[in-house]
Amino acid sequence: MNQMYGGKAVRFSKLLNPKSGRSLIIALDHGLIFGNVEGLEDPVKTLERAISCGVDGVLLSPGIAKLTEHLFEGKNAPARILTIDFPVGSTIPGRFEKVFTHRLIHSVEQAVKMAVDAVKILFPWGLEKSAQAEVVRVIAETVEECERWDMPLVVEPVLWEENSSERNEPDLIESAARIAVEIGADILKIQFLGEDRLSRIIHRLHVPVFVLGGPKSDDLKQILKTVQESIESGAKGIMFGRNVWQRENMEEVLTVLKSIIHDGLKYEEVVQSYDL
Ligand SMILES: O=C[C@H](O)COP(=O)(O)O
Repeated sequence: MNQMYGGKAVRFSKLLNPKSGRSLIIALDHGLIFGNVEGLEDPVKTLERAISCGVDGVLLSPGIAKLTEHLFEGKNAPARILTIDFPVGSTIPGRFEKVFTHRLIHSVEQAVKMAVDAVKILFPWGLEKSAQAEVVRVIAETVEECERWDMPLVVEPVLWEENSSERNEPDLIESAARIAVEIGADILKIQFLGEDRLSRIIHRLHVPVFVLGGPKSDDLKQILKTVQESIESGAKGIMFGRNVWQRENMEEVLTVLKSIIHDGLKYEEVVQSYDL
């Protein structure tokens, strides 16, 4: 299930673990939107820790990618996905929660020069007419640029409007995922929407799907169950941030995630082995 070919296919292959064909990707781009974030106060240090644990890929902002290029030399380095947009209006909780639109902050051409393996943009869905038109224009132009440069495009459908509770409406996320693929997304990054729905999305839309983590949960076992169910539903992997680096035992959590994603272990077995 991968319609990419040529340079896109080569780049996309770097995101996947060569043995399992799946992927553990760590998202470290939160500082771009939120500034200082608990657990990610020093993004370079956290990135180094993640790399030393053998993650398959990382999601970075342009500035941190530039600062850390030296960490990605050599054949054993993880892949990089570059976040190239900024959601305007969502930065300070309680003040600017309505996402009016988003802006590109980095070109696809420049991403090629940085030798990253994919670029990622948000797809804010459910906006008022002019904001939605602007978002669709930005995504469509990015699709075209990614075709021009053979760069895989990851699109993340989100429901970030005035009422943040809408963020978890599975029907709307499923529709937005469909629309993202119709516009030209090569890869989707979406919330876990339950096994049945996720499996349906993956099999109907024919693009690789990665599941995001969301805010840190106190229930690690539930998170691990979600990861197992995502993989069993056909997801290529996960792109997790806070549920990894906001935990004191980040290294142990990464080892456990690798067992579930790459070795197909059940979360109950892993939990017993690691006493989590
Ligand atoms: O880019 C950030 C993604 O949403 C993944 O991070 P998260 O697991 O903290 O939600």
